[in-house]
Amino acid sequence: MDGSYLIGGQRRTSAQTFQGIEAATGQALPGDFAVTTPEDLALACTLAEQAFDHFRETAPETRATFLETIATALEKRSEAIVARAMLESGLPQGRLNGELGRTTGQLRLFASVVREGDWAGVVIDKALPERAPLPRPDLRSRQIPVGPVAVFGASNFPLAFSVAGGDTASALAAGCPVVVKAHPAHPGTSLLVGQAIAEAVEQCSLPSGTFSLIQEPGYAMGSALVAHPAIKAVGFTGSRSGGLALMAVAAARAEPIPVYAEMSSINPVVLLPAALAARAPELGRAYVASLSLFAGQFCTNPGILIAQTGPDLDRFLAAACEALNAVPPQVMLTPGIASAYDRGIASLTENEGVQVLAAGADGTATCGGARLLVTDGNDFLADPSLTHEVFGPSSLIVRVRDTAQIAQILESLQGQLTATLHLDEADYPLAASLLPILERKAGRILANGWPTGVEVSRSMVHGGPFPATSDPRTTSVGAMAIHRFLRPVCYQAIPDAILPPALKASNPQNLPRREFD
Ligand SMILES: NC(=O)C1=CN([C@@H]2O[C@H](COP(=O)(O)OP(=O)(O)OC[C@H]3O[C@@H](n4cnc5c(N)ncnc54)[C@H](OP(=O)(O)O)[C@@H]3O)[C@@H](O)[C@H]2O)C=CC1
Ligand SMILES: O=C(O)CCC(=O)C(=O)O
Repeated sequence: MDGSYLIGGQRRTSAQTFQGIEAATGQALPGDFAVTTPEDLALACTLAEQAFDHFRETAPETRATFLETIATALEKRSEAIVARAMLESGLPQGRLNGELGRTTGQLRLFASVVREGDWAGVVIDKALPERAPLPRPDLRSRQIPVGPVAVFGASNFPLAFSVAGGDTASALAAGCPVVVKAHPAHPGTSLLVGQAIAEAVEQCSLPSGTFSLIQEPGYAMGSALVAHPAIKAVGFTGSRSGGLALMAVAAARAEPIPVYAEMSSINPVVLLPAALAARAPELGRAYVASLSLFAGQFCTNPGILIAQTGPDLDRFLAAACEALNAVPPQVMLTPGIASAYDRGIASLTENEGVQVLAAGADGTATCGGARLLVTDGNDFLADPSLTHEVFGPSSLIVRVRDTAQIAQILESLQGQLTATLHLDEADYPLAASLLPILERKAGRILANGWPTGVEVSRSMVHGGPFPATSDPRTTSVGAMAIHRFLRPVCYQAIPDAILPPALKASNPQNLPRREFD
């Protein structure tokens, strides 16, 4: 495999190289990947800055076609991309085929969003020259892109949250050039995907700096990317420590910039009494299916489940334990993530307030063994360490003494991506009393479902208060993600002849507008 990185569409190499690692064996895969040099990183940022003014004023139709061209270029390479991603991530073919479909679907969704034009947010206050005591000038505003964006690919979604994933799609849709820092867990997949984007840039005759891909197994290039003055915003999915480190770099710049980091979440699931009584065994099996899906490597993994002690919970636990005992060890994304999972489980099992309820077969250096743990409401409330995310196929059940303690537990939690209630009609009054707490805590509230598997749609919110994300006002999945890479500008009394097309009286781009007399 050609181990170059991509700077403004050009393949570049350097003297220093690294190799991809096969997730299943922990062994190096054939092929050397060049580590991006500081000079090439700076060139990528400069080219992105130079591309910005042209790219941001491309007509919506041009950007929509560009996003669709990327999707087609990915489909053309789908076999190679999926084959390489299987080796590098250990994820199975069916999952990666689905993830590729989600990635191309996401690009096409943003193409529709760009064509529809609501994102441009055009608002016009017409001039009121006769107004007394003071006339009002013509005022018109629109959203413009923030500038070049740095995107950090995530290890756990090597396609949908990586080089051509949601952050890249939404930034390009907004009109921001993108420099991606590839995740070193899948350098070959990243390069194949990057080549598809670079091909689309060329096919659509866009400036070469519209997209670059840098590679490095380490922190230096990622930090330098965030620190580069040309970069105006950052998209990140990964660990809390990584997100916090990049937020610190962004805040220390001469010009601080926003970092949209999706980090840790334990996604509480609450079983309300009537639902638990009605279908305890089914819920137990579905819970284990969700927590162990693809080795539990989802930021939406149901990390804690809260339910009231009693015979119904016992029936739930019996079914959940039976299901969990049968979960085989699964290959994890990297040996580092497998050992972090082991450490997380060790710290829980050493905790006096926690017992292991069920265990699949033990893991290995590359595989995670499933675990189900249990604690009581009082122990949970007394020990904040029990709220830490353990990334992998495990979950902690919190047995509460009464329904009042459910509210207490939920109040004690930090920000979450999701919160789930399992409920029947008899549970509605209790559920309604919990809803305001969940709204304060989470970006998405579910009833009678499981949080893993996010729909990419218009209304989706994949976000939430810290530490789920660094900025609760936005989403990293779905059409609304475009807004994180836009900012408003108001034009006061600017002559029509020099207004941008989006604001001209003739509305040549046919954008939706809100006009006020
Ligand atoms: N909540 C979620 O969605 C996810 C959480 N995780 C958690 O993260 C752990 C590690 O997984 P991983 O995917 O490697 O996530 P990381 O956060 O460690 O890495 C993500 C990316 O950020 C870079 N990075 C991390 N820390 C820094 C830093 N201090 N300065 C500059 N760049 C940095 C990494 O660089 P490089 O790797 O090149 O060193 C990588 O490119 C998992 O065990 C899990 O706990 C992981 C995936 C998703
Ligand atoms: O559950 C999903 O589909 C998305 C999860 C996610 O965003 C993540 O694990 O990083």
